[in-house]
Amino acid sequence: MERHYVGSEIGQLRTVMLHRPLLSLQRLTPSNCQELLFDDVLCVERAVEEHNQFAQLLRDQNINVLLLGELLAETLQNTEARDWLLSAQLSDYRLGPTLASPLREWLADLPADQLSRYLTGGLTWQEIPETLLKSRTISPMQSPFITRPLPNHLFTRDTSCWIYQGVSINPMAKPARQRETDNLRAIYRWHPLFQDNQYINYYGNEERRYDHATLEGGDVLVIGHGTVLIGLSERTTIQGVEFLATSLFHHQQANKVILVELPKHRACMHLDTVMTHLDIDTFSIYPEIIQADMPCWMLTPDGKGGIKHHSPRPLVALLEEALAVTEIRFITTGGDIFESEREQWNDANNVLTLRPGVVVGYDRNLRTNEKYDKAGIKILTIRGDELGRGRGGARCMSCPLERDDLEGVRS
Ligand SMILES: NC(=O)NCCC[C@H](N)C(=O)O
Repeated sequence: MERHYVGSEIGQLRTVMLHRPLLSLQRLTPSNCQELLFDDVLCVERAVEEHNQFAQLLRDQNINVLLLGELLAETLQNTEARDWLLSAQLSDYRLGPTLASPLREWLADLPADQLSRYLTGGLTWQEIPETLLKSRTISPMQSPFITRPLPNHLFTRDTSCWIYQGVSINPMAKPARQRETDNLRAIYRWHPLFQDNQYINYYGNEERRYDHATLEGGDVLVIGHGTVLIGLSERTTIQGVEFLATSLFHHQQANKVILVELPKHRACMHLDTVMTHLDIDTFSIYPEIIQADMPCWMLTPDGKGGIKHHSPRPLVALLEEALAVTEIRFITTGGDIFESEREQWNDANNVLTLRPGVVVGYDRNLRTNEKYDKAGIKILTIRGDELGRGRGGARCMSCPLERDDLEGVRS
């Protein structure tokens, strides 16, 4: 039986969820890409090739790769899941009852893989039968889309994140990503892979307005030994973190949450764009944003079902204590100030660790990759000239479902 458990950032990676994008990227244009959180349009064929190369590299390392689109199609075989998801994504309130109801009926009859494509890639007015439009006198065609594409499903890291024995299905901060959460809720509720499993759902699976209590997986680093490192970023708020921390403590899955305050801007939208864990005592950091002595907060259980906020202490001290190591090594982004700013923007810090000291990253980040190499970190490179335009690297594009803890990992 599959065991979904993520015990660390650096233990052997065993199962990971990726999303191979196609339709959503075909629909990215200069007029909509910024709103959809991409900095440019992509050469789709090359982006798909790059993604295939990434997935193949992981498979070659004996890592089990699950694809979100396939999981969603399998989930949609279940009528209850299909009805729930169609109501969530195409509600009467979104489209008006006259159109919404016949549209949902038409979609419900489609083959599951086609429906999965529309629910991730978006649905246009041109794709639906004309008879459906006749039911309504005025058609709301200001945009080509009935539902907009979700190109950021590519970054599976963010929408749901596994922390020890459970998962948080994240309420996303930006409107362009909020419908992703419904797709993930359906997968975790109805896909057979998650049915027989005992796993905890920490946060985000309720049908409510989460308001400011947003949280994204790129801000969550499961550094091990019951500690979670979380970035307070453009996307993850203290409100969201308080809910997650309370749940982690309640389920006895963590006993410490360390908080890193980040500037609220796009270049460092999540903690993992400026900091990742490479080996037991080694992190990559972008020094413009992360410094060893920066004061960080800590949350622990208060013994009464709530959380206790501690006074700030230097990041390095908190990490050394949490990881039980005498000295943390920080590998800073490579090159001069111009090169390092460019390489950070192109996700040099955002690498995916496969096992202690072995990471995957984009080949274009020459200066930083050289530094990893010199520091004894093995970097397996992939091309990412197209994928990187979405502003995410190998860590962002992967959601680990099964990874070893720090047991047996030595400094
Ligand atoms: N963990 C990450 O940093 N994910 C990258 C997300 C990029 C995406 N275009 C976004 O703006 O949400």
